[in-house]
Amino acid sequence: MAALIRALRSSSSSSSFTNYVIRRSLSTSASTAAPPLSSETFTPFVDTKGKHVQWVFLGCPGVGKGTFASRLSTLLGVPHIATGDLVREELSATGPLSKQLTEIVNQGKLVSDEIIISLLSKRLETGEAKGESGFILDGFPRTVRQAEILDDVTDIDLVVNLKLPETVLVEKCLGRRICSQCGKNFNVASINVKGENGNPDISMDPLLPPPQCVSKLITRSDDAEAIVRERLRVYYEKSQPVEEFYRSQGKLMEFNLPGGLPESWPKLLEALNLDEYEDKQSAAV
Ligand SMILES: Nc1ncnc2c1ncn2[C@@H]1O[C@H](COP(=O)(O)OP(=O)(O)O)[C@@H](O)[C@H]1O
Repeated sequence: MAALIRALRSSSSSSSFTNYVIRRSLSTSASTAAPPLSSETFTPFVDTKGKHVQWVFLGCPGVGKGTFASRLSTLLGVPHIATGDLVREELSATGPLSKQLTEIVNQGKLVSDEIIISLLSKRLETGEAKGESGFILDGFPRTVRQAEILDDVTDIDLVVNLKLPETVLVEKCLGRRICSQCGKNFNVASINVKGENGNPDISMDPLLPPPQCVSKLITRSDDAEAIVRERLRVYYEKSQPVEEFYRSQGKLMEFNLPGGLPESWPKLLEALNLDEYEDKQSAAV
């Protein structure tokens, strides 16, 4: 982990990314060929050298990256690192960086690679001090340049690309609520969208908060409709090419969400070959 942090830092320390210094030899694990995604050969949580998963979650705003990544991180015992959360923590501080970031986020634009990598390195450092190993990244990489930087400093085992139709994404963002105390995400939207072009209908029940959270719900300032649409546009322009980056490496697993959390979670576990693992974990508690 220390090597990954050093390499990430050196990648962002130069003002020009074209001459960043990446020392591959410092990376946390030796380079290996892209793992195939078949369930027979794909060992999902810890490899033979005891290395924990290093996964990335991709997907449009509102698709549920945070929800699924967070659940999997609990199941697999690795940290869920969401760069959007790191940015929001920075927004709630005071100072010039916070002001600059607020403006960018509220326009639905992306923060610079330098700032994101600096926030990510700091987060990895804090985690390392606590003995963390492995990760599930959510919201990073979001540009091909970020993906290249990450690729130069460590090996990603798997990239999960979550998908939902655009109408559902917008409704989900508008219905999203966060408990300002416990930080958990909820959704007040009741979604029923007819499937088009042979795709199945999608229904999602609201994910309502428990009574103790009800009076503490807040809406993200960038979940206003115009900003959501701009975030989607920016995703298609800047982040969708990242899907191709990983697809060409054979690391991308596409996952069309069949509905809300109760329908999607077991299907995702199955796709990840983790269903039996979850059964064993629940039996153990
Ligand atoms: N990897 C990143 N690169 C650039 N900007 C980022 C990155 N991750 C998060 N951000 C900024 O933080 C905001 C919120 O991120 P996130 O919570 O992941 O949003 P979303 O719901 O749009 O996926 C983004 O709109 C962007 O401004």
